[in-house]
Amino acid sequence: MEPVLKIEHLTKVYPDGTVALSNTSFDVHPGEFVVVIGSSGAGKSTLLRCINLLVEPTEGDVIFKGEKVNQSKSKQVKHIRREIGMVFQNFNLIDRLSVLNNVLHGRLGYTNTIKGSLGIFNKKDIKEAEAILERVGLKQQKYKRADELSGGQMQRVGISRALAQMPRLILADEPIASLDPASSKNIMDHIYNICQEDQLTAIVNLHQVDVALKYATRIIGMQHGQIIFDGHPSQLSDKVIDEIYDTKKPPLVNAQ
Ligand SMILES: Nc1ncnc2c1ncn2[C@@H]1O[C@H](COP(=O)(O)OP(=O)(O)OP(=O)(O)O)[C@@H](O)[C@H]1O
Repeated sequence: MEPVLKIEHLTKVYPDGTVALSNTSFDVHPGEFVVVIGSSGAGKSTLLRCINLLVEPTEGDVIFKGEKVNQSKSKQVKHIRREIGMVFQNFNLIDRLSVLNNVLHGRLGYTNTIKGSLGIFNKKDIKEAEAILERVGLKQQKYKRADELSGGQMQRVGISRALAQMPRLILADEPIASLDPASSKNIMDHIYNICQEDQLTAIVNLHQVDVALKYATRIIGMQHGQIIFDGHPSQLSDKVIDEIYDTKKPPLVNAQ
């Protein structure tokens, strides 16, 4: 099967000289649930941000469905980006907008720019957004302002907005870092189950090794901008964990 995503010799050097990613290469195949682990500053966020061009790589290529994302013209970038849904640690919702309108923002890549900026969406988009909210158990909250929700509910809106894009690939950057253990489990269950049901591919950055082991079909371990482990969760030995975190005590949360 052709990879859905190819990362080739990706390097990111920030303007201050920080080398966040160094000559990183790997392929992701359809249906994989890849969890990227590594200590703070390892380059996990930079990697995801390079994939959807929130950050411009210094060298190397990101190839999504056979197209070089980083060398595409702006119109193609819009088309590529709408198939890559992003879930953020701090949710990135628009507080003053309703839950439904936040989800509809996921349709902007498919909407005429003027209508989108005025918040005018067609009936089909609204029905689709409502169906997604029902899936994550938020249909009753659709007219609430986003800032009236709990953290776990906000993240379910973040997931719904990503799904409204009709993505092929979900990128989640520490989606549970701001949540309590019960909400964390709920959010990881939603992301994992939706990816299974819709046959989506996912790359999820996590700090918690036990959560990674529970959900991942493949784990990538990063250190200092480089991949130092790439394999099945069963291959992630204590020794490898020590190497990735440069410690004998990896961070844990309770993820029954
Ligand atoms: N805009 C920026 N300018 C300069 N350096 C940056 C910038 N963003 C990130 N960095 C640096 O790049 C390196 C990798 O950061 P990144 O956020 O990708 O790591 P991370 O593994 O996601 O860390 P965390 O788990 O803390 O989010 C770090 O040294 C960080 O300080």
